[in-house]
Amino acid sequence: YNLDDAPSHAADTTTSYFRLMKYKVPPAPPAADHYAGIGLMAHTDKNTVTILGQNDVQGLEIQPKEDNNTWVPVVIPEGAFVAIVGDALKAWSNGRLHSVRHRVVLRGEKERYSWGSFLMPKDGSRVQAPEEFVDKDHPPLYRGFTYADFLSYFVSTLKDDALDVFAGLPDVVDDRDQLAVN
Ligand SMILES: O=C(O)CCC(=O)C(=O)O
Ligand SMILES: [Fe+2]
Repeated sequence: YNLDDAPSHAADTTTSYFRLMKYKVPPAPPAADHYAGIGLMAHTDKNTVTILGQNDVQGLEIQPKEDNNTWVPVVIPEGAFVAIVGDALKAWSNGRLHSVRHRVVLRGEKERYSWGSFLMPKDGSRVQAPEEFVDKDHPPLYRGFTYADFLSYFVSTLKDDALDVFAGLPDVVDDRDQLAVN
């Protein structure tokens, strides 16, 4: 995208935290109740990028764009990691990068451990698509916002579509309404 100074800008404005997660084995018999195997409910990450690794127990699933009935397992090879785009990066890229909905489902007999490095904009940084990402084929989707404000909005509402409601420009909000009606 010809954003020469983007990497150094990102380094100046990004912070991260690291989290280790433990998922218990679902009660036996596995998946007796519909939710028994859900380790982590469906969500999009709110930050910019999440880098995930795990032990040898799979469980991550993603939802194809615009298909909220299908879940596709993500098989992470041993020693590999997965990068997940979050809502802040989706907004910054003017929707060119998609923040995929994902969840964790446990099916086996073994505990799952995962670790994640959660990259996010530093306190007070603004999330605003650079003009290189906006043109007549890519009209602006989100207003600029302060990441901390978006996060507070999300934490106070826990809305699944927090980004669209909080920062979506009218076209995005109209599309959302239409989807809800259809
Ligand atoms: O444990 C995983 O694989 C996913 C964790 C996750 O999606 C999250 O913490 O946001
Ligand atoms: Fe996540």
